[in-house]
This record gives sequence, C-alpha cells and structure tokens, in this order.
Amino acid sequence: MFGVRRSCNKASAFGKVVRNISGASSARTPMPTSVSNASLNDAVPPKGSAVSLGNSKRDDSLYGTRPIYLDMQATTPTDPRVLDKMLEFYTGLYGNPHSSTHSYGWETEKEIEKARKYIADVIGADPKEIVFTSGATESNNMSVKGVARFYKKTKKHIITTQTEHKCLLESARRLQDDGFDITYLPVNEDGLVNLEQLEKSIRKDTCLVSVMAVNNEIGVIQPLEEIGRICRNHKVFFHTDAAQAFGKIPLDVNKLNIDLMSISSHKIYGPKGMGACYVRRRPRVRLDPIISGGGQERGLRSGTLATPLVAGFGEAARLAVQEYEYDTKYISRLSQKLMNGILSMEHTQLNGSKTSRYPGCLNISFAYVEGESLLMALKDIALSSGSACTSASLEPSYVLHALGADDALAHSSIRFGIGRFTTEQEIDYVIDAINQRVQFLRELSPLWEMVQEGIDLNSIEWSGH
Ligand SMILES: Cc1ncc(COP(=O)(O)O)c(C=O)c1O
Ligand code: FES
Repeated sequence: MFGVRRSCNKASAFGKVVRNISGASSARTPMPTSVSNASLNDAVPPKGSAVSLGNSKRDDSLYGTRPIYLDMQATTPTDPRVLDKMLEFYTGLYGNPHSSTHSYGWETEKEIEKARKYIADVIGADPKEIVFTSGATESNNMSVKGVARFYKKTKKHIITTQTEHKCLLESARRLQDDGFDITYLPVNEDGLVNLEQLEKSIRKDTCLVSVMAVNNEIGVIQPLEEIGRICRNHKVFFHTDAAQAFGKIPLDVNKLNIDLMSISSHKIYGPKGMGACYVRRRPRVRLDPIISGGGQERGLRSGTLATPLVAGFGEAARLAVQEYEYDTKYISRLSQKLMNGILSMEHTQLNGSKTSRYPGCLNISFAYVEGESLLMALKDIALSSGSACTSASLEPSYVLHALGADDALAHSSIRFGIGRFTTEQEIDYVIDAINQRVQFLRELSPLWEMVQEGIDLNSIEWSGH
C-alpha cells in the first residue's frame, strides 16, 4: 500500500490554468496519493510506507491507481496551459491556415505564425527557418535523408554516432541501402564524441554530420559548439537531434553553427505527434522533401498543418522560455537529491559524463541486480531501462554498450527522468523504495553473497556455454 499516483499539477482541463511560479524555492503543489497493490510490494514493505501527497483539484480517478511517473525522456505530461491553448482550435478556430481567401484562414494562420515564433525564439532562429513536422522522428528522417538525397550527385558520405536515437540510425541504414557511406563514430567512456576522430572522419564527399544534443538514455550533452565549428570550417552541414535538449539546455543555432535541428513537442509538455525541423536559410540548406504535395512549409513538408497541435507546441515552447530558470533550478535540485540518495548505496554508478549532462536524466547501474527484476520490483514507479522504443525487446542498451559497459552492467541500469511536475515527496519516496528493493534483490543474489564474503568475482572461472 505504497503506490503514489500523480500527474501534472494545478490542472484544470477546461478552465484557465494559473500556476504560481513566484519564488523559485517554493515547493510545487503535490498531487494526490493513491494506493497500489503491486505484487512484489508485499514482499518488500518500504519504511514509512504511507506517503501522503496532499490534495489535488484534478480528478484522475478515471485512470485508476498509477505509479509515480519518472519516465520524462519517453514523454512528459501535457502542461494544462498547453491544453487550454489547444482547445481554442478544436472549437472556434477551425479554419485552415492555408485558406487565404477568408478570415477563418487568416485568423488561424496568425496563430500558427505566433507559435512558429515561440519555437524559433527558443533556439535563436528566424521563424521562417522552422518547418512543422509530426515529431523528431520525422525531422530526423527529413534532415538525414533530405540532405543526402539532395546532394547525392557530388556527396555520398554522412557521419553520425553509435549512440543516436534509433530513428536516426535507421534513417542512416536506409541510406546505406541506397549506396551512401555512413561513419558511425564510437563514443568515449563518458558517452561524448571524440572531436579529433570526428574531424578526421570528414571527407571531401561528406555532406552531413549528425550528432544528437542530449542523449535520451544517459542525458549527456555533446560538445555542440566544437562540433559546429569543425563542420563550418569544413563546409559540412551540421544536424543535431535536439528532441531531449530543446527548451531544456541553452541552444543558439547561430552560436553553435547548427544547420538543421530536430525538435519534439511532447518532450516539453506539449502534444504528441508534433514537432519541428529547424532548417537554416543562410547559408541555405537544401533538402529533398520526404512528403510532397501542396507545397506547405516552404515546400519541405506538404500537408495541412495540425493546427491544435501546432498551437499547443507553440505554447509549450513559450512556457519553456518563461519557466526556463525555474525549471532548471527545480529539476537540478531534485536530480541532485535523487542522485545522492541512490549513489550513497554501494556498488552503484552514474553512467555517462558527470559534468556535461542534462540533470533531468539520470542513468544509474546497480551491480548484482538484474535491471528487469528491479523494474518489476519497482512497479509503483514508472521507469525505463532504456529508450522507450526498445524497452519492450528486453535487449540491453546499445548506448551503454557503446560506452564500454559490460553486459551485466548494461542489464542492471535504470533511467530516471525528472520533470517540471515531479514533486520532492515523490523523489523522497523513490529514494527509499530503491534502497529497500535493491537491498532485497541483492540478498537473493548468489553473486552478492560471494561479494559479501570477499570473493573476487573476476577470479572465478564460469562454466562456458
Ligand atoms: C533523442 C530522440 N530523438 C528522437 C525522438 C523521437 O521523437 P518523436 O517522438 O517526437 O518522434 C526521441 C523520443 O523518443 C528522442 O529521445
Ligand atoms: S547481450 Fe549484451 S548485454 Fe546481454
């Protein structure tokens, strides 16, 4: 009886929402408690198990008892202010923004252009450089395939890294089938690319370097400024997948010499199925569009815009700027607390760079515990052991493997995602739960017993198979 459920605070699905954000030090309004009955919970009763999280104005009884949500890299809860904005487009503002002959079209178009500016402002871009898409997956496909196909007569080579998101890697693989050459750069132990190696891999026929900004599994921030400089010096376009970075770390496309950027709305408390691609105008980046049609979005992405989603995305971007300082301080503080609370246990380690990282994503390994068993033991907390799209396969993370983690370590790692609506009480609860359940599982482990007896596991000759 220690499940805690919550969702975004101060929610008013249909009314105007006001969040008191004055005073960055004030704790956020907690969400309601409810009780879960996860099976393993009976075996591992936590200390001080009754967690009271106060009252909420929102009735989410519709969804039953739910775990604490710490999977912010998979997606974020919609900010209620975003929903308020979107509702205008499902009711009054239903005009097609591309209808130029009447006011229904004009009024919607005006709102779309406002949203475009909010998004451009986050990254120091011109609104004309923002192309709306269905999300970062589409933007990654559009950038990588688009540039490669446009310049294919003279350039056949692309450089990327081994730790990119699957949608980028799969786009690159598809290009390989079409005769392009792809270099998949390894990363250092801290998850960062080696700049010298990157520069050495650039060839005369390289058209694009694609390196993600923040890694979705381990939260490390790649050295974007240095990569941008190298690319500009060699006159190669630089694309970055900023799905996990946009609105969360400072990004200026001009300062960083970024030519293309993939952005996702649902990682910043906006609607799902929505995103954008930043495409530089000067010097101009040319793309072969993936979707052809009426020529919307500068001819790069045809189709009538999903206006409620565009407006919601715009509002989420506006809020990302407005709340930036507060969110950053708040998330960093909770992250530090969670990290201290977990890493104080022996045989735990934080994966990826300790210094170049986004604090809202912590990836921690628990030696002598199997990751999937730990996830099962933590059913009252929604977590992931890797990226959402591969977690179903139970395969260990290719990202952790690229960092040189051995199989055991890769299998025993968990990602903790903290966001705008995470509460301090939830973090306290999670620290307690992790400590107890890890200890419980280790006590069941013969390896742990051997370690306790002082046996060096490396000295053991395991029977092969
Ligand atoms: C780094 C990265 N790139 C791309 C994506 C895909 O984004 P979307 O869901 O908007 O297509 C994600 C989301 O999982 C991501 O984390
Ligand atoms: S097979 Fe590589 S981690 Fe298990």
